[in-house]
Amino acid sequence: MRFLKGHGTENDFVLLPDHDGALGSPSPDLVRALCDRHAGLGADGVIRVVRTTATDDPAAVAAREEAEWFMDYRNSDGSLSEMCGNGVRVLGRYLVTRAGASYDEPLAVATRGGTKLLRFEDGPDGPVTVDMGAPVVGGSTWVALGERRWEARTVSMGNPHAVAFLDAGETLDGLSAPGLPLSPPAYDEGAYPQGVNVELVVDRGESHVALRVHERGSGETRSCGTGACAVMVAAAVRDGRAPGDAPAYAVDVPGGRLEITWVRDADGERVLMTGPAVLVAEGNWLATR
Ligand SMILES: N[C@@H](CCC[C@H](N)C(=O)O)C(=O)O
Repeated sequence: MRFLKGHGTENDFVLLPDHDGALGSPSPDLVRALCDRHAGLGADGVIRVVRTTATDDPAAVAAREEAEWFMDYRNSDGSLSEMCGNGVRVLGRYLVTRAGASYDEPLAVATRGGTKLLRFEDGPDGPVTVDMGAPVVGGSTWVALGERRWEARTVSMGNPHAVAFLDAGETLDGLSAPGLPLSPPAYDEGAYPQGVNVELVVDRGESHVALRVHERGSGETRSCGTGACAVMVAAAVRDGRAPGDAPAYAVDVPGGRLEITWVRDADGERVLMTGPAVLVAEGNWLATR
């Protein structure tokens, strides 16, 4: 089975090219084996790249008129998610550099969270801007790590996020023992029966924030594109800004930086995220699972 490995701000993925659907949906066992960092390739998630006409996933079927390609995304524990903001840039990089898609016009990619438009800023190898669509800003909730509990803001980017701003004096490094990942945060399970991605945020300056993220289905990762968008929106709301009058925010993640804007124009309200996408390897998966 052919695979590629890539990352966006070090949120890493195994890509399975399955253009005509011959491979079919990877089983949860196969996804866990591919993502295993000791016995497999190691990744935060798996992306099957399939034409919308070659899968019966309802989201792909519904998008056939507007998108040739579907991002079939799974977390490293084998669970499905609606959207992956870093993953869709990496998938776009694959399509324009390895699968003949055009990079001089917007590229539509269908996801379970709606069709996303990708723009390639400086040719096929430059930064990628994704139109992430309109966020849904929800109410107040809470998240906790051990004894520490924060108020948080619910934001949906197609997938669910709970965004908490740390208090003055608290640091991202202080959230775990040195060198260790975040423990799974507690959250309101009644509010998020399917689980939630949790972002913990500090300010770095004017329109500049930094985060650590604990992803549903993958644990702590080095970046989360939808999470960075949710954080930007929550920060803009906190800062008294509305779509269309918010500046671009720099969102630092452990694996790099994403630039995010919340715009409102003739095409409506939406979040634009710009960041890198890198393919690092290609090969054949030999294990039987
Ligand atoms: N890392 C992704 C988000 C992947 C899905 C998430 N874990 C979920 O279950 O919703 C991103 O870059 O957005």
